[in-house]
Amino acid sequence: MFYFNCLEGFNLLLPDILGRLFTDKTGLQDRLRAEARQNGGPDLNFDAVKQMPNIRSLVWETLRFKPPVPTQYSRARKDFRLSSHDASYEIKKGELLCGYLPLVMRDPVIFNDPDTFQPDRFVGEKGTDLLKYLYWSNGPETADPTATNKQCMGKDYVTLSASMLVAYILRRYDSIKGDGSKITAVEMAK
Ligand code: HEM
Repeated sequence: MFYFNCLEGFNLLLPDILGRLFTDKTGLQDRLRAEARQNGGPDLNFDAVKQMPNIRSLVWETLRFKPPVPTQYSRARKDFRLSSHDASYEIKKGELLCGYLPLVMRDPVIFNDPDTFQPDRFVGEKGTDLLKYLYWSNGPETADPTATNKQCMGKDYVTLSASMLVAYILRRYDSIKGDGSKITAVEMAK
């Protein structure tokens, strides 16, 4: 599972992010390129991309829109009550539970216009507040993995590495055309 999610997770996530970036017709590439070149200083590293809120939001929105690992299973360790906005269930110890992230990540009570891809959804104070509902890693984006919560241990590396790749490409090229599977034209930065 460790190897599968690391490799396959990135295998699914990166083409999705790049596809969004390369096929966008709203000027997203130019906006993010300006951010990548103006923010973060000369060296690209995790601290530098933390100063690029729009690039980070693109990565988070891609994870929300299509979580690379959509289904998770677990057995209840104790009896407990599981509640949603409008229902509540008694869960017994030992019962098998399945979480289906694409449903959770399109919850209209939480996410405005959930079926629309909004690359700047997680920007600003309101956007950052939404991160507590972003569950691509088997737990909220705002929580840390522990020995008992089964949350993805690579979660911060995943979003920061993906942001770094996007920033690197945008610093290097003035224009990129293509889709998630191939690049058809590039213009080097002058
Ligand atoms: C896009 C890439 C990735 C995605 C989408 C992803 C997603 C996930 C998900 C959903 C789980 C929970 C699985 C379950 O309980 O059924 C998980 C667990 C885990 N992930 Fe990731 N992951 C990714 C990359 C990584 C990387 C790069 C690492 C390590 C550097 C990593 C390390 C782990 C470990 C160790 C667990 C098991 C945690 C536990 O059971 O206690 N993952 N990942």
